[in-house]
Amino acid sequence: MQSNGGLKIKSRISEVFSSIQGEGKLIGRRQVFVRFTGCNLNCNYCDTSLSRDPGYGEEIGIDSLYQKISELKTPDLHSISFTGGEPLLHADFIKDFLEKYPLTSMLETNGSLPGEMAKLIELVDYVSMDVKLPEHEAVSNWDDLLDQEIKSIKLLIEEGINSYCKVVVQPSTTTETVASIAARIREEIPETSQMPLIVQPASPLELWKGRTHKLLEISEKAGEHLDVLTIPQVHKLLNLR
Ligand SMILES: C[S@@+](CC[C@H](N)C(=O)[O-])C[C@H]1O[C@@H](n2cnc3c(N)ncnc32)[C@H](O)[C@@H]1O
Ligand SMILES: Nc1nc2[nH]cc(C(=O)O)c2c(=O)[nH]1
Ligand code: SF4
Ligand SMILES: [Mg+2]
Repeated sequence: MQSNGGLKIKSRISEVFSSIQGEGKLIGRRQVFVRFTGCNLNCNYCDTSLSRDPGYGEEIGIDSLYQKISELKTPDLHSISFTGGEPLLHADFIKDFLEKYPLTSMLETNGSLPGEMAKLIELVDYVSMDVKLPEHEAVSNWDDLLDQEIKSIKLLIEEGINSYCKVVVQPSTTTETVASIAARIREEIPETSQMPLIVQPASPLELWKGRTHKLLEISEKAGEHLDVLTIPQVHKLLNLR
């Protein structure tokens, strides 16, 4: 039974491609990426501006998406990564897809829509949840965005989803801002719970020439609260898509 009363819904998808996961804790895993169109945030560092245009890409149904994924299957395939743009804007489509095609999957999300994430919580296997900083100018009301992200983090922990947070930092990032967000996450989640924090240097990495000491500083301060890993976007170093 499809989640929308059986209507065959379609979603606008900007690209479906095979690559090696270049970010976060699944780095190195072969994935088929499904990049949805449209985003509800406007991060000033976003390297995927095309996909944020709501008209970009093509409208396809779950069966043709499965066909596209099948054509990209390789012996080393680990999972499907639903990304974007913002994939949670397409939660009903992803739910229908995974109910019909229960593939191992990962959600790469900005965590701003906990209600939409709840629709997928029984279906996805991994979640990478971005935490945005005020300096990213992603939204006008950053406090509310952080509240929504915290709700999403709590949901992930309650449901025992294999997940982590990710924060993009720039040489100009204030270390204290990252540390205070790490402290907020720590105090909001149950004492016994872990929620790793991936510190991801903004690309292009040339930005960091002579300034990588900042990454050590951020790691130390955020490390006072959460389990921190500092990892750049490896696919860009390897010139992979
Ligand atoms: C393009 S976003 C799409 C998924 C979701 N909207 C999000 O923000 O997580 C995928 C990932 O790319 C990261 N990203 C985008 N532009 C980046 C940049 N210039 N440098 C480093 N990471 C970047 C985002 O932080 C996010 O973790
Ligand atoms: N190789 C590769 N790894 C990625 N990890 C997250 C990506 C994204 O744009 O969501 C991405 C991407 O675009 N390419
Ligand atoms: S939420 Fe993700 S896709 Fe949207 S602008 Fe920010 S980084 Fe880009
Ligand atoms: Mg990308």
